[in-house]
Amino acid sequence: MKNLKDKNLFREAGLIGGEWVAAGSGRTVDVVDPATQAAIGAVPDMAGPETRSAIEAAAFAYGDWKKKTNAERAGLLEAWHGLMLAHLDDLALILTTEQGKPLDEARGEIRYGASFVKWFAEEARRINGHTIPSPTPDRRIIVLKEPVGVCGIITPWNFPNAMITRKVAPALAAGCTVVIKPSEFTPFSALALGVLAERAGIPAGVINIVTGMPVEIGNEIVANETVRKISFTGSTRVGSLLMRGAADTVKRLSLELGGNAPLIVFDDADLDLAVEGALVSKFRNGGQTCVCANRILVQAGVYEAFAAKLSARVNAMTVGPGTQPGVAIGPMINMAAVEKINHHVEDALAKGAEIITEKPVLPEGAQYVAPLVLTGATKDMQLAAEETFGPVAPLFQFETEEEAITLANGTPYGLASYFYTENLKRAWRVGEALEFGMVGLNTGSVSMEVAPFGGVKQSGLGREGAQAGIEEYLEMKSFHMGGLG
Ligand SMILES: NC(=O)c1ccc[n+]([C@@H]2O[C@H](COP(=O)([O-])OP(=O)(O)OC[C@H]3O[C@@H](n4cnc5c(N)ncnc54)[C@H](O)[C@@H]3O)[C@@H](O)[C@H]2O)c1
Ligand SMILES: O=C[C@H](O)CS(=O)(=O)O
Repeated sequence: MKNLKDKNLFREAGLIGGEWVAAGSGRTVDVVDPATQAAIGAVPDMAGPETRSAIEAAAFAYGDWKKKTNAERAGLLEAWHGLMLAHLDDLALILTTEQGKPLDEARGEIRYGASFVKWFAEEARRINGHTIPSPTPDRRIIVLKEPVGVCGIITPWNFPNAMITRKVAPALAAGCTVVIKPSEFTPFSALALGVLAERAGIPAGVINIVTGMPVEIGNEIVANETVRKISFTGSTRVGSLLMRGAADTVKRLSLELGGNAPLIVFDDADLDLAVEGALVSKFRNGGQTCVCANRILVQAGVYEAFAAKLSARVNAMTVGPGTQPGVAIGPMINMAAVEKINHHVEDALAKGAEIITEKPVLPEGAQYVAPLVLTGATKDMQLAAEETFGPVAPLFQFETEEEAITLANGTPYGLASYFYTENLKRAWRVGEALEFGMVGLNTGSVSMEVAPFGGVKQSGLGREGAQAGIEEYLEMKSFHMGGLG
């Protein structure tokens, strides 16, 4: 990859037991720049045998890693964190080249990703067990916290750095070792993290990275008895497939799945703040985030004013390659994404919605999509039921608070939700009525390392980040000492 200050960060090999390796079959998978559709490199197309080797390497490394003191593990994570920040520009460039998001956003993702490593380095020092008062005088009971073991980490393309660190940092802090399967669309960000982990002194086999097409790698991670936990971020379809598969060996699971976030704007909202929140929530990463506002519900009294303010801001957005300064919306990840977005828009238009934004000049390249505001959205449209995962902002109109809550909760998903009001009583009523793992009041952003991140209903199981995030990688052991009378 051209223009990297440190060219060694770009690796076209998997990482197993401290060795950078090709696939046994010699097969590779091309990785494409979504801005140009040109290949930027290729990674090994690994399968079952390489995944088994990676699991064995992780199991071997686990023996020593779990015995390190928590402070030693914390120190190694701190060193990894420092290297991520020292190589921020290169990591961001790799990320933008394979994923497409604007370079400024990619830099933000590297900082965000690194924040989990710092946070869990700190949490490693606070893995405290506890004591239980004994029911009899001759016994003492303590509860020990122990690592789960070898973890399979499966991550998506939309945040190729942070979705890995949000899992790997707590896993390593807890004393687990990992086998990472990054998205086949964005493996280079994961491999660069592997290079920096090596440089930080994290021992061979603690982090293994298996690249390639998902099914055979996934099947091995799911079936292999040595893997004691799977942490997955991605679609609900694949998440439920993994959940079914993991049942056979009764693995622990963390699932961060799809969302269908509502963003509700009440008549009593600060409209400028609501527009800012909608822009952040809807258009970050070109609308390709699991927490992005998929349905913007606006109360009748401010509907026209909100639509006008939002569309003025959207009209000012520039679409282009993520490496071009000033670009707000980069290319979509692939043609399937573009087709889904177009299909949602066509379906909405056929059912009575209207585009109120201007048609922007799109650069050459098949994967660019115009950011849009649609008025007249209704719940029978496909974009109301499924994640559009693109820069399309559909505005639904409602009359009453009850109607807004019913609309907002009318989805099998329950990841993020947002609402705007200046009324304190309404703030509590609505905040408590929303059936989502995360609620933002007067903010369009809920993602940060200090707060629990995760969903309810079909948006998943477990929480990442915060103090809760490390518990996902720990088992409790009740240790009873008898005969003390
Ligand atoms: N809740 C969250 O925190 C969160 C965060 C980011 C993305 N997401 C969701 O992820 C989706 C977008 O990401 P995606 O398109 O990469 O999702 P995806 O489910 O297609 O893929 C996610 C990962 O699973 C792998 N995979 C696919 N089939 C597999 C199989 N049979 N066995 C094992 N692994 C398999 C993929 O290669 C990839 O690494 C959206 O639905 C989005 O909402 C959720
Ligand atoms: O795509 C959803 C992610 O979890 C991204 S973020 O954590 O909100 O940045």
